[in-house]
Amino acid sequence: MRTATPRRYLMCPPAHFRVAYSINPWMDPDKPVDPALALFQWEDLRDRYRSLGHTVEILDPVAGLPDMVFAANGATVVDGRVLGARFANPERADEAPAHLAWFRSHDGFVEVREPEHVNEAEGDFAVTSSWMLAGQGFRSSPLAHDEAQEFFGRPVISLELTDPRYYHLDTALAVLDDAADEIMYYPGAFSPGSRAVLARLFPDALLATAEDAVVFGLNAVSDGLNVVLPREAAGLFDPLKDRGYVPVGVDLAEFHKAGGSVKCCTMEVRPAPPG
Ligand SMILES: CN(C)C(=N)NCCC[C@H](N)C(=O)O
Repeated sequence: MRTATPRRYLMCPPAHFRVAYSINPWMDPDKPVDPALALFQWEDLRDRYRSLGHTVEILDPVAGLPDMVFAANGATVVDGRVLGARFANPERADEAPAHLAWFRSHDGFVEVREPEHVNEAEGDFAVTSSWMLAGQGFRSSPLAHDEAQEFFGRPVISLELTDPRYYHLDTALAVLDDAADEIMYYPGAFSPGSRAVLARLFPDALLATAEDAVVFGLNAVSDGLNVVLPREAAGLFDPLKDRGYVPVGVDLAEFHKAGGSVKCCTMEVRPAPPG
């Protein structure tokens, strides 16, 4: 029997969202975003979370930072400990201080740390109860994996991404049940060694097809029961239901033009353990 756990999410409205530059293969500045449609899709995602009983807090968008809507890249929060981001590309660098300022102006965090090494936060860090899974190859530095292990005191499993379309871990892997260490992933995005590591640690993982990966099906957010994912990833719906999850399809097509989807728009703020 699956159960949902209420979550705390941080999201950033797409007030300044557009494809102004190209830092991943999905981005083509000649294919413009429809701002009104993007806002409609983003508000629908926010409202879905709220209707599922989750808390959504809002980070103020900053003019000149068109990718800031992808809030999951701004910090990693585990056990109330906040590790900020350091972006690989200069176009996104100024998002990092905006996130740190938000955490420093809110109570309840054990420590808020500016990182030494390049890490794009939940873009490359996925959290289960036993592990932090960490992507490298395109954005986050392997040195950031050591930094995260030291900061969070959790074992970090380093995974190598090899396909530029899946430049962040969360475009190729999603945590379905963090408490039970259940994940889904697309094996084709990983090096042979990393595929072997995933198969060893997660022998029962749901494996996605190339068709579902390429429509951002792995860029999903789960509360342990409800799995919010792009509606185009239709091939994942039945396998998720067979495992007792409730797939919740949403339309974030405007954000796909920038190489992001559900998870990218959603940072999870994981609280300090009680006591
Ligand atoms: C999982 N997350 C957070 C993401 N994959 N984020 C999308 C970032 C998109 C942006 N244009 C970029 O290339 O950085």
